[in-house]
Amino acid sequence: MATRSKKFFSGIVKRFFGDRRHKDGKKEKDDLAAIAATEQRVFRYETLVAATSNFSPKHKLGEGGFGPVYKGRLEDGREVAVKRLGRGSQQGAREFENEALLLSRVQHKNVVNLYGYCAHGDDKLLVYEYVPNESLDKLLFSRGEEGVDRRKRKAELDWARRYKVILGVARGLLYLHESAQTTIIHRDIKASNILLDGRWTPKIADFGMARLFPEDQTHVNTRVAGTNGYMAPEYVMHGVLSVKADVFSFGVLLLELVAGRKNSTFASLPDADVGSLLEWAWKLYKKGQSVELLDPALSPAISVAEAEQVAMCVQLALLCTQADPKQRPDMNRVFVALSKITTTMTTTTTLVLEEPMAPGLPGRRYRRRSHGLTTTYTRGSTAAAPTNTAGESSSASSATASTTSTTTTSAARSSTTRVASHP
Ligand SMILES: Nc1ncnc2c1ncn2[C@@H]1O[C@H](COP(=O)(O)OP(=O)(O)OP(=O)(O)O)[C@@H](O)[C@H]1O
Repeated sequence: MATRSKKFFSGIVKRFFGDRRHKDGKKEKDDLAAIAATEQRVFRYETLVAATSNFSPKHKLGEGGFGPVYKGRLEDGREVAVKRLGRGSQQGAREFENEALLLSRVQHKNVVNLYGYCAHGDDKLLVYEYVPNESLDKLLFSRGEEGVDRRKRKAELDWARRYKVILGVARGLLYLHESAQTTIIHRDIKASNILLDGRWTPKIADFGMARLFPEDQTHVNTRVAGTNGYMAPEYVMHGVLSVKADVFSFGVLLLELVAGRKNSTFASLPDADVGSLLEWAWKLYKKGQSVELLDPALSPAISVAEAEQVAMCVQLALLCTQADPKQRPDMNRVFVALSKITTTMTTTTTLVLEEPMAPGLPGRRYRRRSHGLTTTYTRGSTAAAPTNTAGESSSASSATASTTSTTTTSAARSSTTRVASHP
C-alpha cells in the first residue's frame, strides 16, 4: 500500500473506530493532526459547514441509506459531495466506516473518488468528488411526470453514451476484482450506484456493503445484503458470495441500460408471460429478436452496427446472469468482449460468445451446461443466430467471450429494498 493511502487508511480507522492504544485521546489527536497536515484528507468541520452553507437544504443532492448528501464548494474551488451519516443508525455507522475504509484503498477513473473525511462529535462525514450528471437510475428510469429537464437528459443518453457507460462500469468492476490491492466485491452494483460525470464517464459509488475478499478463496458465506432484482440467486438463497455475484448484478444493469427499464419493477409488461426484464430478454433472445429489447426512446435512431452491439450486449448480459456462477464470465472476459465491439471497427476479429441458458432467478434451481453452443457475431449479422460450434470452444464449462483470428469483424434502489438476512 502506498504510504499516503496507508496513512489515510489508518487515519480513518482511528477516527471512526477509535485508537485503542491511546485511551487518553492525546496521542490520537497528535496523530490526526500529523495526518491532517501531511495528507490534507481530514477536513475540518468548519470547512464543510462553509462549503455547504451550513448543510443548507438548497445544497441537498439527495438522501441515501446513510443519510443526506450535500453539494459543496471548497475554498480551493473544488466541488464536492458531502455525505453525512444520519444519527443513531448502527447499521449505517458500520456501512459508513466500511465505505471509508474501502474507498481509501482504491483509485480509478470509474470509481468515485473519496477526498477525505471528517468526524466531529457524533457527526461523521465523507467528502467525495462531485459527480455532476446524477445517478444513472434518475436518467434511465425517469418518467414523464419527473419533469422536462430529466426527460431531455434521458434522450441525451443515446446508445453511444450508454455503451460508454457499460464499458466504464465493466472497467471499474474489473479493477475492483482484479487490480485493486485486494479483491473487492462491491455487492450492490445497481443503476442508482452509478454516477455520471460531465462527460458521461460512469463512476461506481456506494461501497457501504463492499467486501474485501481473501485472495486464496473462491467464495465466502456471508450475511445477505443487497438490492432486490440485482442479487445473484446463489447469494440470495445461500449467502454464497464471490466475484460472480457482482457479475450477475452487472448483467442486470446491462439489460437495464439496453431497455431503459428496471428489472425489479417490471411494470407495463410488454408480454403477459414474463415477470422481469431478465425473463423478457431471454424470451426475445431465444426468438432471435434481442434488438426488440432496446429502449423505444432509442430504437428509431439506431444504426445497423449499433443494433449488432445491442444484440451482443443482450447475449453477454444473459451470460452474466446465468444461474450457475461457474457459467458466468469473469469481468476480464466481459470487458474484453465489450471492447471488441465498436461500431467503427472495420477489421478482423470475430467475437464468439457462448450460448446462454435460461438466466438465474432467485428460487429457481440451476442445471449445469451440457452443450457447447456458441454465437458468432460478424459484421452485418444483427440477428446473430446461434450456431452449434461444440468443440470449437473447448471451455464449455465457463461462459466465455473470446476472439478468434478469422476474418470479419463484429460482432431499485427502487426506494432501495435492501435485504439483510442470515442464510
Ligand atoms: N459524489 C457524488 N456526486 C454527486 N451526487 C452524489 C454523489 N454521491 C451521492 N450523490 C447523490 O446523492 C444521493 C444519495 O446518494 P447515496 O449514495 O447516499 O444514496 P443512494 O445510492 O441513492 O441510496 P443507498 O445508499 O440506499 O444505496 C443520490 O441521489 C446521488 O445521486
